[in-house]
Order: sequence, then structure tokens, then C-alpha cells
Amino acid sequence: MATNQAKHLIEILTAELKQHNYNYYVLAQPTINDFDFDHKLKQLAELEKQHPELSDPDSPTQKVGGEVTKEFKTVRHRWPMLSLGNTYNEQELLDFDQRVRKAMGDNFEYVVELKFDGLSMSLTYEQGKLARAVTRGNGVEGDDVTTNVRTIHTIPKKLLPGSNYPDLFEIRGEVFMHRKAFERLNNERIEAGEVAYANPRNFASGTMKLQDSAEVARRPLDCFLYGLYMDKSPFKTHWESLQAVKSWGFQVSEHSKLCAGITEVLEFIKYWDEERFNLSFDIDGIVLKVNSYAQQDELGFTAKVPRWAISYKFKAERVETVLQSVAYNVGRTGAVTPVANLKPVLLAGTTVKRATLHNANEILRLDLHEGDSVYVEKGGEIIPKIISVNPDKRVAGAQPIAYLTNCPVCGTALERKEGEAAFYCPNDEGCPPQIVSRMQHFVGRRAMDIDGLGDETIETLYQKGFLKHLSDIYELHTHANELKQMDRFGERSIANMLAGIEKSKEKPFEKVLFGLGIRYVGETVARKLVAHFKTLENMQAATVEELTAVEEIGERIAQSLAEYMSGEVHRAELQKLKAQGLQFKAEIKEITLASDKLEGKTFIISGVFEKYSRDELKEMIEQNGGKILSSISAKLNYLVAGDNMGPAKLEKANKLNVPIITDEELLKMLS
Ligand SMILES: NC(=O)c1ccc[n+]([C@@H]2O[C@H](COP(=O)([O-])OP(=O)(O)OC[C@H]3O[C@@H](n4cnc5c(N)ncnc54)[C@H](O)[C@@H]3O)[C@@H](O)[C@H]2O)c1
Ligand SMILES: [Zn+2]
Repeated sequence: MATNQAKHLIEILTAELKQHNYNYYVLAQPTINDFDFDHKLKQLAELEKQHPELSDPDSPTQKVGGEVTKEFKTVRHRWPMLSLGNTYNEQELLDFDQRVRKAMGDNFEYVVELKFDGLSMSLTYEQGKLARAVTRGNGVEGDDVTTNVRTIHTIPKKLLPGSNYPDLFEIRGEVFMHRKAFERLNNERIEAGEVAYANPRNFASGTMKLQDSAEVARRPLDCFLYGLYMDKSPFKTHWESLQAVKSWGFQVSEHSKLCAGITEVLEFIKYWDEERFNLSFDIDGIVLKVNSYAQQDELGFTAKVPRWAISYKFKAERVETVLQSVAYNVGRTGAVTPVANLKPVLLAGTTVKRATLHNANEILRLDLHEGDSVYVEKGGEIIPKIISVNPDKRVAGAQPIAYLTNCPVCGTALERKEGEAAFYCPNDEGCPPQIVSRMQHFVGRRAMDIDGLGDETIETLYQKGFLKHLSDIYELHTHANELKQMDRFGERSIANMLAGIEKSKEKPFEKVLFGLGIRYVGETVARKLVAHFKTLENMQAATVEELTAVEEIGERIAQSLAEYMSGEVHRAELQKLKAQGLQFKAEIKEITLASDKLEGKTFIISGVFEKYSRDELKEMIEQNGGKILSSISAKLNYLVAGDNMGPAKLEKANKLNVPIITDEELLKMLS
């Protein structure tokens, strides 16, 4: 290829790969799959090899793909955090083994490990205590996410006493989310109308970037450790160090294995290629590492990867089958989601009959036609995805799949909001699946948690005309005699249900608010809103601007809430629920032992705190007679500072000599 042609191609590939790196590492929302990404990267490496005159130290082939962000403190790694070379077939692995053999002779061992699909984390321990947790970032510098990492239960904050750990060391591992947790949390997001994550890796990675560690704590993450770094290690091999860190209290995967040679490695791969589906978390391959530290040192590194380790990546299993029809579900918020019904086919050990299509855009992207032959893959989700269509097998004259224009249940014309992917059935007060699932949501465990009123009962009571609005639930007691006539209810179960309903009136305002099922108002948002506004009346009176001023409430949530609160049917319904005795006022929390201890003192709260949200701290201060100011001035008495506070604020406070205190010091002032 001529140099100018190669140059052009290199530029295109570079720009494209940089964008994909950004989507993957920074946004945690990649737009192509790993296999295709790696293929492009190899293409670029090949071109650069043929044209060394065009080599660029800034090329994606030369650098770790991530970045540091502005939201966290940047920390330089003591030992660079590199990537791993990857292979997709046995031959490339044998080539790697040959290279090692050439340099080392025949006398070496491998450790093989699962390649956990999450994000890598560097943990530093000082005197047995977790001092710092830093992301890989660009490999040289990363984000200080210590507060977030502290919420992970399996990462020890303190090591086992007497376990002989060194005074200072760094340990690296992979932070990830179990598939079950992913599905539960992702479904909550979908229900609340938030953007769903494609797989557990993206969810874990997106979670680590949050500023609110209380929210991080609500999303269960886990971590396996796989690499010890220290000056003058007392260990001679990687394997030895893994056994040692286990005894200090770290979680090390039980599936790592010491192998005498490449044959055993290949057996390990073959085993896990199938067995991986039985794990509770995703792995995307296996990693093999030369065991001896001395040999690792001898082999060394390239700019981007160690020469003593490599990964073998599993290809996502893909099958071809036929699209039989597209069905549409109407959810609680009226969102209509298309689902593909497929000719049943075996994929990764299970029979697949359906695949998600997400929304109308996805149908367009696939250019899906009736009876198309489609490629289906299983990613992190249990429900598989259609990756693409096989155009060669399209039936002549097949019609493109036309999206519904009307609700498949109630017939109302569907609507789509500007900038949103989903179509909605706007008939929220009359569309049966919306009414039923809204009520099921309301009585569900995470909202009003009403015993004795399950999903099926709701369905039946709706069919029989007893339930249409949420407030009807609290009128059921007036129908007790009629209910007894229905054959599915016994006297005991009715009494049980009515008692459960009565008891639910004690549920706090935030549960009620979440239970209403307002679009985008999930559990966290409900909690924040209640902490800020305290009463339903305040919330109803708030303008969109006032709503967006609340911590973590964006335009989209504010619009949706304001719209809900101004709806006439909703207002009447809320009035009824209030009259029926439900809670629409914030509870006074126990920690806020109201006093006048802070009388006359002024405060500003900034940064993120491990135990409290800013609103909670604000409440504590106000409950004890203190006042919150809006900007730093010489009049300010205290700046309560958490992690990741803006440097400008800090500088100003220092300049004006304002005392800077921690949340703990604030609590001491109250005790
Ligand atoms: N689809 C996209 O848009 C896109 C974009 C960028 C990168 N990627 C993918 O990401 C990968 C490159 O990313 P990378 O640089 O993070 O490398 P990598 O994921 O291929 O390998 C390195 C990482 O593996 C992890 N790891 C898991 N288990 C391990 C173990 N037992 N021992 C050591 N490390 C372990 C570590 O986090 C380490 O940083 C490629 O496979 C690429 O396909 C995809
Ligand atoms: Zn409808």
C-alpha cells in the first residue's frame, strides 16, 4: 500500500478507535463488540508495522485506552497499570508460548486465571489499612475512587491481624457485578425509564464513576484480587503471592491454577469455555501468566502490555435462526418494548425463543424484515440479543417490520418524546397493563410492601372491577363481604390482606413516592426529593428550576415530576391517598436530635461523604439551629468538606481562613 494511502487509513482507524475507547472506558456505553474492536486494533497495528515511518506514540496500539476524569482526584500509579495482549485462537497462544520458550528455555510454569469482566482497580494498603483505591485510567494516572471502593464488602478495609502482611503494598484486582445483581438493578432502571446498561461490566464501570458513594453502596459490587506489587517482594512466584494475599484476607478466585505447560493451559481454556455460563459472574476469557517473578522481569514489558502474560478471549457464542414475529409489551410507565419471537434454537446451553429488540431505533438499525434470518448472541443478559440480519437469506418481497402506531392493548395512538428512544402509550389512566403493573409496583416489596396482596391478586381484583386507582386499594375493606363470595379468597387470606394494607399506611413518604411509579423517579431519586422538600405540598409547589436545584435531579426527572404533579387525576388521587392516611411528610430521622447547639453558626457543605448525603448533613445542621449559606465569604463559620471537593472552593476557604471540618467533626459538635 502506498504511504499516503496507508496514512489515510491509519488516521481513520485511529480516530475511530479513540472514539470507541471513549465510549467504552469513559461513558461505559460501547457501540461495537470487543471482537470487532480488537480486529480493527490489529489492522492498525499491522499498518503501523508495515509503515514504521508513520508510527505515533499516541496511537491506540501504544497506549492503554482509558482516561482520567475531572470528577476525581488524579493519582499517579507507582507501577504503570498496563493492558494485556489478547488472542482469540489456539495458534496465537502457541505462538506466545514459543516466544516465552525462546527467551526462557523450557523451565517455566504458567498460572492460569479467569479473566473477570469488570474494571481493574489498584488498592494500596498501609499498615494493614486500605489507604487508596485508584482506577487504571490511562495506565499512568488514574482516578482516586477510594470512597466508592470502600462500599465493596469483599475488599477488606483492614487486614487480618497477625497475618504477616507487609507495611506497604499495592494489590490489583477486578471490580465487577454479579449477573443476578445486574439484572435486578438494570430492570429497576428500565422500569424507572432510565438508560439501561448493556452488560454487568458497563454497569460496574458506570457505578465506579458516580460521585455519590451512598448510591454506589446500593449497587452491590464484588472484587477478585490477582496481582501483588511491592518493593523487594518476599515471594518468588506469582502463585506464592496469591496464596499469601488470601491469608491476609483478600478474595482470590478459587479457580486459578498452576500449570506445567501450554497443554494444561489449553485444557483449562476448553473447560471454561463451557463452564463459564455456570459462574455467577461474567468472564471474557482466561489469562495466563509466567509464574516466576525473575522470569517475568526478564521478559519485561512493551509500552502497553507485559510480555510475560497474555489473555485468551472467548468469542461470544452466536447462532443463526429465523424471526417469526415481533410482539409488543406495555410496561408500567406505558413504554412499549418490542420483543422478537424466534424459531427456537440452542445457544450456550439453553433454548432461545425470544430476543430483546429494545426500541424502534433498534429495529431500524437492524433493518429487520419479516421472516429474516438473524444472528443471535448471548451477552451479559439472560435474554439474548439480535446482532445482525443475514441479508443473503432475506425472502424476496419481505416487508420491513413496521413499528406499531397504536397501543396493542388499549388502541391509543403511541407517542414519542423528543430525544427519547421509546414510544409510550399516553393513556396511563385507562390502559389495563399500565394500571395493573403500576398497582403491582405500588404494593411491591421495595415500595409499600403489602403482605397478602400479590401480583395475581391485583390482576384478579382489577378484572373484577375492585381496583382501578391506587386509592381503591385502601377502600378494599368496604368490599370484604363481596370478596368472601369469590372462590379464590378464604376468610383468613382476606383478613391477612386487609391487615397488610392497613399496615402499609405507616410506610415512609419516600416509599410512597417511589410507589407512585412516576417516570424516572426511582428509589434514590425519591429519597433525595423527600429529603429536600419534606412534604408533598412543597414538592407540588416546586417549579422545574427549583426541582433541578436538588442534588442529582436533572432536567428530565424534574420535567416528569412536574408534569405528574400538575395532572388533575393525579392531584385528586394524591388527595385521596392522603385522606386515607398514607405518609406524605418526611420522617424526622433519629440522628437529628434537635438542639440549639449550632445556634448562630453558618455552614457550607461541599464534596461527597461516605455516610451521609449532602441533604442529610444539611438537615442535621438545620435541625440543630445552624444555617446553610450559599457561597463562601468571610462570614462563614465552617466549611464541611467531603471527598472530591472543587479546588476553587478549597482555595477560597483557605484564603479567608474559614475552618474546614469533616462530617465526623460536625457530628462531634452535635454530641
Ligand atoms: N467494544 C469497544 O468499544 C471497546 C473499546 C475499547 C476496548 N474494548 C475491549 O477492551 C479490551 C481492551 O481493554 P483492556 O486494555 O482493558 O484490556 P483487557 O481487558 O483485554 O485486559 C486487561 C485487563 O484484564 C483485566 N483482568 C481480568 N482478569 C484478570 C486477571 N486474572 N489477571 C490480570 N488482569 C485481569 C484487568 O482489568 C486488566 O486491566 C479489548 O478486549 C477490547 O476489545 C472494547
Ligand atoms: Zn395503552
